[in-house]
Amino acid sequence: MNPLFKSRGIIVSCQAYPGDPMYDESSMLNMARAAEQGGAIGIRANGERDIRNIARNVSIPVIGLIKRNIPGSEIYITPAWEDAEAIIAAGAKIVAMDVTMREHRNEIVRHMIHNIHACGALVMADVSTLEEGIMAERLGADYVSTTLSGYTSYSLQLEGPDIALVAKLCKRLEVPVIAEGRIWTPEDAVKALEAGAEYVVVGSAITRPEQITARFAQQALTYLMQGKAASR
Ligand SMILES: CC(=O)N[C@H](C=O)[C@@H](O)[C@H](O)[C@H](O)COP(=O)(O)O
Repeated sequence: MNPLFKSRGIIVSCQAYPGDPMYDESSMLNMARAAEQGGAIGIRANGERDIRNIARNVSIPVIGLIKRNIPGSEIYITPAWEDAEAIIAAGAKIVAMDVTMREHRNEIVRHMIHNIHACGALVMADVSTLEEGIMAERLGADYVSTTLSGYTSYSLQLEGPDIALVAKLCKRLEVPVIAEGRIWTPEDAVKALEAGAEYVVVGSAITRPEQITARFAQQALTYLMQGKAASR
């Protein structure tokens, strides 16, 4: 087990974007504080401002990423070394980065991982398939996460979490596997742990109230429409 985290368990992804109601100085910090109070063993955060605020104010490890679009590239999670450098300077102990095979970036990724390690930080590789997980481990990643399953054109497009990918990665890899993406319920999280995940990242289900509300509203609307149809 990796000594950074105190045990296996839940990591809460606290992310909001410009334009979101929760995108201000304090909302994601308060989300992270609440997550720690609730028993999370780590936080995943996006952007220098939130990483810095959270790393200074919680005592559990922070996984940092910078989402940024580079013209002509599909890679948007920590695409370059300068992003990783900023993440580490902001206080993250782990850098999350895209390690998919969408573009021929092995040398860039190898170089980024080398430099991140040289700074004393660790790497969480966000992948979408088993092959990418194997490659990420070969390139030196310290953790492999299913974050991007369903978000590359060639990966499985599931409505729920990709538990089968978690199981396959756990069978093949030495490094800890993290389940991430569309974990909506505590039962989903337990399934991921049963499949062998060391850690489970939960994002939207905890920290995106607009999405949580939309799910309630949608289900209520469906029910009400069915009710109307039945009573006609
Ligand atoms: C695909 C992508 O860009 N995922 C991002 C990665 O940092 C976040 O937008 C997700 O919220 C995070 O992965 C947690 O997933 P979920 O919100 O489904 O629990």
